[in-house]
Amino acid sequence: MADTTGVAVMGVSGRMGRMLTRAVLDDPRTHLAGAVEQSGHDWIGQDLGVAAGGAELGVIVTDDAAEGISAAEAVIDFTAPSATVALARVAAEAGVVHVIGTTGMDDDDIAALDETAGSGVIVRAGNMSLGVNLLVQLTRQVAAALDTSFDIEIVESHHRHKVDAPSGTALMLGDAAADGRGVDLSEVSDRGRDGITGAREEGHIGFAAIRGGDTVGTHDVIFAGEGEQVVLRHVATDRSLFAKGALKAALWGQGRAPGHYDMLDVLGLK
Ligand SMILES: NC(=O)C1=CN([C@@H]2O[C@H](COP(=O)(O)OP(=O)(O)OC[C@H]3O[C@@H](n4cnc5c(N)ncnc54)[C@H](OP(=O)(O)O)[C@@H]3O)[C@@H](O)[C@H]2O)C=CC1
Ligand SMILES: O=C(O)C1=N[C@H](C(=O)O)C[C@H](O)C1
Repeated sequence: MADTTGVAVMGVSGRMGRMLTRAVLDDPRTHLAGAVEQSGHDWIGQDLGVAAGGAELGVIVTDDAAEGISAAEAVIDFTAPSATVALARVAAEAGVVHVIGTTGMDDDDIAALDETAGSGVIVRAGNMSLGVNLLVQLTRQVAAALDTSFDIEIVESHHRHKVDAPSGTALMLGDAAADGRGVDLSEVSDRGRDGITGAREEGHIGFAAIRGGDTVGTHDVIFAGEGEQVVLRHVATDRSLFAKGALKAALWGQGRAPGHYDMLDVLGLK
């Protein structure tokens, strides 16, 4: 046990929380060192394995984040923005690597994480998969190569339960496209078109979100020109992909200097 890295899971009953628990248990380099859920959840105080309908795991679910990560070297957190910002401070104080998959964060949330990263190790990405992070780099390259006669549109599809739009991945791709063009996304972003919008403005980057069924996550970056289109696409077919990426980040973060890292750092794609 002592030779493996202790990983705690935040939001342990969630779609990703369950995937993460499985990934930690299945990986010979890690062991499950804590399980956290939000106050009032009926799993609190129960053994995680039993609460999830299986065999005992010897880890009790707690709503006290400091207690839940006290035996861990990393905590993986796919929850909600306010929970993630609060956990960042607790993890930095405890010297625990904080891997963040949570999306839907606003500028204030990111600024709070940047501040915390002065004293703790944070690895954060709106998508933990190798394929999407490669797509980010390809998007930057294509955007730099094509001029603004090619309209950039980002279309994402997710399951019916997703609460934020555009997805974290779509925003990563939008940032990369803007970066490739040497502009700031916030100045060229078109979100939520509805009604008489007027014609599309040259140089803008558009976003569209589809929600339905059990779609894991599909992202298209469309470069639409006159008479031709370039389309870059990533399709996620299994959510365990994100859990494996997060585990890679948790291991990569061990012994790193304090800072706010992303999956491009982890995957060596920068
Ligand atoms: N970066 C990536 O690669 C990926 C990111 N995501 C992102 O991860 C997040 C979670 O997604 P998903 O698992 O589908 O969502 P779920 O709603 O299934 O899970 C979220 C979990 O977090 C719990 N939670 C909420 N607040 C707190 C808190 N204060 N303390 C502890 N636990 C809390 C929820 O509890 P309760 O049920 O009681 O509300 C729930 O169990 C989303 O932001 C999603 O976009 C998802 C997949 C991949
Ligand atoms: O909520 C999800 O499910 C996903 N969220 C992430 C996002 O917002 O991009 C990553 C992935 O697409 C699945």
